[in-house]
Amino acid sequence: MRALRADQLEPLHDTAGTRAIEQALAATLPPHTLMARAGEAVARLALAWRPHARRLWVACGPGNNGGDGLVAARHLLQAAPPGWREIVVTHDAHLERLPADAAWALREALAAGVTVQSAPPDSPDLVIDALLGIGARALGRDPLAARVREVRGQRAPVLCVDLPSGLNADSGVDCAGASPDAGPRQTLSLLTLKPGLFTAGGRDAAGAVWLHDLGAPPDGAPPAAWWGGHLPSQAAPAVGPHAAHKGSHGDVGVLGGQLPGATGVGMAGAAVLAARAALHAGAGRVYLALVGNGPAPSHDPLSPELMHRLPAVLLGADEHALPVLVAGCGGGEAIREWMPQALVCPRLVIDADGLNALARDPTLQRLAQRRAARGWLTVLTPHPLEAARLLGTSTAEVMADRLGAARQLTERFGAVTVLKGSGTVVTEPGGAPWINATGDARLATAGTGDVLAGMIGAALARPHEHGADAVRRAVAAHGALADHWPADHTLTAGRLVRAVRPL
Ligand SMILES: NC(=O)C1=CN([C@@H]2O[C@H](COP(=O)(O)OP(=O)(O)OC[C@H]3O[C@@H](n4cnc5c(N)ncnc54)[C@H](O)[C@@H]3O)[C@@H](O)[C@H]2O)[C@@H](O)CC1
Repeated sequence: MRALRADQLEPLHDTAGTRAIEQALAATLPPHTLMARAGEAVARLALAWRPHARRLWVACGPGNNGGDGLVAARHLLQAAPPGWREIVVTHDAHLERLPADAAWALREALAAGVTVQSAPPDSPDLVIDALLGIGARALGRDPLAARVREVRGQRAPVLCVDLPSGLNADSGVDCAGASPDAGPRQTLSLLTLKPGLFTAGGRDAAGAVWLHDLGAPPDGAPPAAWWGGHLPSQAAPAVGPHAAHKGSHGDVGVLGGQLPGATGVGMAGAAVLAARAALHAGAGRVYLALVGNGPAPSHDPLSPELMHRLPAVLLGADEHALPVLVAGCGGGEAIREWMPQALVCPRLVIDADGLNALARDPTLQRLAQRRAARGWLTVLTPHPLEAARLLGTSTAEVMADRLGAARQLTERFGAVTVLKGSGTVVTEPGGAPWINATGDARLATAGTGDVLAGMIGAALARPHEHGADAVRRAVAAHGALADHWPADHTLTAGRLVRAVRPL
């Protein structure tokens, strides 16, 4: 059993893959072995987390997740002198319909002196959520659904068995919804790690995640997705050869912002943030072109090393064309006219207004779709609404299947997709999705996406860099900035960009 670490890459298995691993493993073992191991591990983690808890509520459901809870209840009862610990077990189940493993767990628990009660205790010190695991369907209005919501709203610490009840293991859609008053959470994922723990509602519902593989071989089935890893090393980055020059670190162009011009709406800051982020992340030379009408600034006083260009000059196609372009951090409608030229850049990151232009214009979409066949790399960085526009669907549908939505965008455009949000998903052609392990709600503020786009640009500009790996590294490093943010400082995009380190 181990706690997960964001810097370690972990395979994720969806419900179908987990069930296949479970069946193959169970066939090699005496009956009930997996449940015995699972319940014992739950009890061990509960005692390690809350050793002094005296009043425990073990909330068991109708399936094998409930069976795990019953085994845990037996171990918890046996782990203390008689009377020292109060274990209240509730069991919301039709006993005649219990699966075989759960029926065995109930018999063993009753034989050991566990009693099943109809109501939970007042003010428990610890709750064990064993109501629903990977067999959960959408919650209705039945008594079990009410029980799930009761557990999920607890102020007491809750240890979730395998999954928080009501959380979809594959998508992270959380039927029960996180309660603002809820106390601390930990989840012991059994056999495999499930994608739903790490994206959409999963991170809020699950809290810290642990894994017990129940003895399954690590390569039991191909993973449905990956989580974590890809963080830049904490060590100072190598300086590179003495003979390096500014061109050795890669050039990045940033096209976007918007000069106020006739509309009176300026968004120059978005492109400036992206350009500064690219500089701080290690790009050698960063060129910035603001679109729209109006007098263009000649330089950025806070980053005088940024080189301002007119869009036509930046995108002027010749043999020295820019190797990496970040397009769409701001730009409004005005970016649209420049997108055909942007779409011939060999490594192109399309963000925000660039994505909106793409969503509205079938001609641009065709140009984007042809890029992969020419060996050019495209990176799309939508938030869920931008992804919905590109897919012609709704934000709710994107959120109902974030991995699937990112995969669809990748298939449609032959692009690496970065679907932002809690548990950012990165998909690439031919590879399993990856879910980022870093970042928190502090990043939900204006301009942080521009910083990310600039960091991705800098990562892609490094020579010999595999495109999708560079993207994942930038995404992980961006989230890690928030993870290490000083508690007494508000995270703003301007401060974030100053904290960006070489990738
Ligand atoms: N069989 C085994 O030996 C093992 C089982 N394990 C545990 O078993 C779990 C999977 O067990 P199950 O397949 O029985 O699934 P669950 O225990 O997650 O739930 C299935 C039961 O819940 C009911 N149900 C689901 N959603 C409902 C809803 N919204 N409203 C009302 N009733 C609902 C179903 O009708 C069924 O009775 C795993 O998550 C894990 O905790 C693991 O410990 C691995 C070993």
